[in-house]
Amino acid sequence: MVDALKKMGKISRKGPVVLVIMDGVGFGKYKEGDAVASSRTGTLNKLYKAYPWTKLKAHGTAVGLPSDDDMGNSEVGHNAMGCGRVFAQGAKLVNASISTGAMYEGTTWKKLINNAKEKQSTLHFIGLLSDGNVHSHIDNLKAMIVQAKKEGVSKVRVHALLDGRDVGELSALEYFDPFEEFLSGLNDEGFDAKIASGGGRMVITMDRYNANWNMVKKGWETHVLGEGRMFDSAHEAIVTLREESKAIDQDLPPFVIAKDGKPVGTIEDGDSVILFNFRGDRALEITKAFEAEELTEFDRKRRPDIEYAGMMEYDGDLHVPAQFLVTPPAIDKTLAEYLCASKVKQFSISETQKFGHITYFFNGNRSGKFDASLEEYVEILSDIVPFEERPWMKCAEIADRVIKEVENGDWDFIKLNFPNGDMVGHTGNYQAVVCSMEGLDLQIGRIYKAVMEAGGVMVITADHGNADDMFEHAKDGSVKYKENGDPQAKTSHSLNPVPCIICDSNYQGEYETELKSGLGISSIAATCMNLLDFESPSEYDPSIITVK
Ligand SMILES: O=C(O)[C@H](O)COP(=O)(O)O
Ligand SMILES: [Mn+2]
Ligand SMILES: [Mn+2]
Repeated sequence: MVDALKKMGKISRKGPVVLVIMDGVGFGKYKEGDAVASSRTGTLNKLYKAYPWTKLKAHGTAVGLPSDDDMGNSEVGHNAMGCGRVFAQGAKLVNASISTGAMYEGTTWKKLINNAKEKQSTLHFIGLLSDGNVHSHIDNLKAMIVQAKKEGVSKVRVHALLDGRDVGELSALEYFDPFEEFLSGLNDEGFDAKIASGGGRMVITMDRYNANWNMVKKGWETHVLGEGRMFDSAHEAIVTLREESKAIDQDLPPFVIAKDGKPVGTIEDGDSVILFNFRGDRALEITKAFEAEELTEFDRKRRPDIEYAGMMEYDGDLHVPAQFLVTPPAIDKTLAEYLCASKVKQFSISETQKFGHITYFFNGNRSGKFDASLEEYVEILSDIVPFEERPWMKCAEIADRVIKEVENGDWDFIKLNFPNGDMVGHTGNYQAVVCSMEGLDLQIGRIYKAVMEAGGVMVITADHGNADDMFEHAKDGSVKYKENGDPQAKTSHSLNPVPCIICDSNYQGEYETELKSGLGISSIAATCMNLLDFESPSEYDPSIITVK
């Protein structure tokens, strides 16, 4: 348990500090494709003129990723904002564990490998097949397969999800084709590795925050039971299903690879299974499907008796999964924990799609509260729809509730995540993103009014960019076009910086109006502490404000 924070005795506000996280809203680098800049955001424009603001780094090493070529993402972004400093993140830790060989010395790896060897059974890998480095990296998978062969495993089956969300929207074959070749190169009379099933990551297996368990059910049927449309190869499945459905990769229907009408890789008693995604939000449900004795969410029909391991521990509170390959970053001393120790009353809210971001990710990948008597978490249920069809999502409902809470005056610190910029940004639909940004801006205006009336402070920021970069650009900065002349949509996050605006209802000159520059989003935590009149702990990254 951390100590209570020290009071500064310098900043006193009647109302709460309200932290607004606009998920996926950054400052575009290119004019073309910047759906944030090209939206009518009357509120934000007004706030930029009236209040101090700065740009914060939200990608690469500033959020604990291996290099500055890595875009930011919600996990590392919320970890940084909620924990006040930067930890080496999953992408970096897994990479290191594999390249030093530490993973293969661990008990979990040895147990799964020995299980497959002793029982002459199959080693399965399930996960996202791309180099997005948000949930997984294909190089990790390849390295593990090579090692498994070296250690004497004879049969490997890969259940590969198409990405198209952290990488190009139609890039799957750039990963699948060379990967199939890679497997063929390894295969010999003693070793047999194949892709056994697959599908789009937004259709099967990778649901999060209990938004749509039907996705997990479909994933189970595809990977475990081998039920579904059958194809001779992943290449054939992808080409055919694309042609028929016109879907982009993340939405491609599921497929099962079969030979002579029989699936090549169902998951059976005695097998070993590794979920090779390192990020937790979209790994928890499929993990539960494998691990739970009783499952109420869907009928598994058959639950194989297997050795199951995740790439990482996905929930540090609940210790899920039971077995994992790499220990996650030891994120401690979070903002919420410090605020609880200091008796600060805190309210957190988002809709389902980002509910865990503002709670679980923000608290360093822990699902529980630090002090239930001081904290309330509210989830507004997300619609189960393609978000380009409802780009406003639940931003009005979130704002309604926040305004009510601000007016009631029960909380010292309120934090919320608006998913619009990100969830709609991932669809690649430019018009929908503009609509999402304009809807969001209206709601920020409503919250702003309530916070000013209550005499509070509103801090507006984001976890990484997305909506600010909606077109693919060539290295020389020019927009890439499709054959039909439309710009090529970019569905993934951007490498761009994000805003931090401090709207203070009652500024009395207690801090410099010029905000510090060159900082990253990890500085949000210390900033919120200062605005709540606390000194920030020495281990935290510096506050954006300089208190006089
Ligand atoms: O899981 C996802 O939707 C994407 O891979 C990353 O988006 P997020 O980091 O904003 O959740
Ligand atoms: Mn995000
Ligand atoms: Mn995203």
